[in-house]
Amino acid sequence: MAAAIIDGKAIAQDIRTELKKEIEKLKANGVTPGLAVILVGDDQASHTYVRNKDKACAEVGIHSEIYRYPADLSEEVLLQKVAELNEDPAIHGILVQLPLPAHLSEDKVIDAISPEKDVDGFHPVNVGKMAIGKEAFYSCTPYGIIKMLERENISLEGKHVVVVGRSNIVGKPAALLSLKESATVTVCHSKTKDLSAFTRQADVVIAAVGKAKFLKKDDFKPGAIIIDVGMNRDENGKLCGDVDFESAKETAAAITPVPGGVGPMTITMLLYNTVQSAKQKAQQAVK
Ligand SMILES: Nc1nc(=O)c2c([nH]1)NC[C@@H]1CN(c3ccc(C(=O)N[C@@H](CCC(=O)O)C(=O)O)cc3)C=[N+]21
Repeated sequence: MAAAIIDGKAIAQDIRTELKKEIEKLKANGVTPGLAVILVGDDQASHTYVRNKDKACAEVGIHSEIYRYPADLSEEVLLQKVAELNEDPAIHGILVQLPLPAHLSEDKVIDAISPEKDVDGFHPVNVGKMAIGKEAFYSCTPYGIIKMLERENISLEGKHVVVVGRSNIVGKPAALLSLKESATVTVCHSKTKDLSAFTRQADVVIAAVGKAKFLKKDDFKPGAIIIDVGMNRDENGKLCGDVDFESAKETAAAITPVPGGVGPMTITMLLYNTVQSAKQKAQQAVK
């Protein structure tokens, strides 16, 4: 049987509609959620992503500020900007678009963001809280996957989730959040031997490899749920995921497309985290 195609774009839109209502309430109480985005250099894809984030903010009523800097920006000026935004009461979320030019330390910059405004969920304090199952800002892509499955009524409890990829922003947090949902979790990566022996056992595969159409139909168990985090270009320059969608959809139970799957959820969770941050701020003001 052909797979159900999980419509991430529609789920993302539903959540954005809910957020818009919440934001109206916050505004009526005198709080406008604010997001600051810092973009260094002229990477085309980064500029496109940042524009999309800006548009999404406007759509739901989040105040957004974008700071664009040339590629030769000094670390000192960047850290100074972060410090300023940490203190800015109109800003509830700070995002420094990655990757940064090589001369800037991503670790240093992420460490400089106040954990209370780290809506990307990249700061070690937020990662640590997530690892011990506490509330925190969770990395937007894996959190978006969890929310998407929740909306599709797919429970991870007792399921074998195989995560392919171990990056700090997708693979690792996807594994931790799956564990928090009571899945049995396996993490595979570039040094894994006989990868498909693992993916073929999976009830759910989360593919975050970064290689176009890397996983194919035979790498999955029939009836598996396939979550494709990839953002690649195929041989014709067309956007595609890490999974060969056309073949895999023949035997999967459910699969996310690229585009229109995980990507729109990522931006939605950024909006969501920003609203949570503003709500926390509003509550603190009442106390
Ligand atoms: N500090 C930081 N935080 C990030 O969250 C972050 C980042 N840096 N650097 C780059 C990656 C990439 N990323 C995407 C978000 C949405 C789509 C997305 O919406 N994709 C659409 C397609 C967009 C298109 O057509 O190009 C989709 O899948 O349907 C893609 C990629 C966030 N990132």
